[in-house]
Amino acid sequence: MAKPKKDQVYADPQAQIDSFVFDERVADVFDDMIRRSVPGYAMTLSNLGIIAQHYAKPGSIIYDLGCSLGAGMHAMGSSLATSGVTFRGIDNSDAMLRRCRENMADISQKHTVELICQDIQDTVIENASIVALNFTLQFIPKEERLDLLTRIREGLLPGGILVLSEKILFDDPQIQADLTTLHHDFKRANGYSDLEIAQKRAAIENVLIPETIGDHEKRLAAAGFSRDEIWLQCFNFASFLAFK
Ligand SMILES: Nc1ncnc2c1ncn2[C@@H]1O[C@H](C[S@+](CC[C@H]([NH3+])C(=O)[O-])CC(=O)[O-])[C@@H](O)[C@H]1O
Ligand SMILES: O=C(O)C(=O)Cc1ccccc1
Repeated sequence: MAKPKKDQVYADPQAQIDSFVFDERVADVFDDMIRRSVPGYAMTLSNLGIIAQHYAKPGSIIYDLGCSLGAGMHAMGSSLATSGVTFRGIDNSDAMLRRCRENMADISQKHTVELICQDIQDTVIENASIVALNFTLQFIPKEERLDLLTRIREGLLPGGILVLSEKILFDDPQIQADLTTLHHDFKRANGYSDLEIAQKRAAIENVLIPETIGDHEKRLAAAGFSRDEIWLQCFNFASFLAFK
């Protein structure tokens, strides 16, 4: 990966705060932004490699829906010694995908890598052993989430899995308040100022729509997944494994 640049997108006190978008400015610093903003992100990535080793099937496709800079595919591709799988990364931000192509150059020597700029709601899911949907369902309108998960379940091979990582909400208002505070403490410990934290919070409001663990589990069952379990949680971020 190219050397990550420091995220200062929300550091300007004079800036007008518009709704968050995955534009050139965000794509340029995204690796730094997500690592300093999402508790457990590095651990999600490193364990994706372990998960890929277990569930990848020769001749199948591994999808990364909302692949951004390709960090998830890169972690999986580096962990898979043998070729024979195709990585298909989807993102609707051209700024992200151009950088993703560069980041995946080494993995492309070993595996087939296809990168497609499209809305993941239009992606045909087929012959899939693994679908990664990491921190991206939260940007899809709530009423369209079930349809996407259903199509993912249908496109998975028998024994296939979905890795779903999301920011989460809590039913209990006190727990919600406390874990939000801890998330902001995490950001502060990673060098973000109170201004940056407040401006980012305003920008993602109504753009990133989190739900509770219960909401996710109900929807995964409604989409036809036979079982699911949280395999990683850190403050208000969790990752589910859902089995076809
Ligand atoms: N409808 C959509 N269709 C396609 N792409 C979309 C859509 N909506 C948003 N995106 C894309 O989904 C990605 C979400 S980031 C994923 C991190 C990555 N998975 C990682 O593990 O590093 C998470 C975050 O920023 O919190 C961005 O690249 C968007 O362009
Ligand atoms: O920064 C936050 O508060 C988040 O919820 C995570 C995030 C990470 C990267 C882009 C948008 C949101």
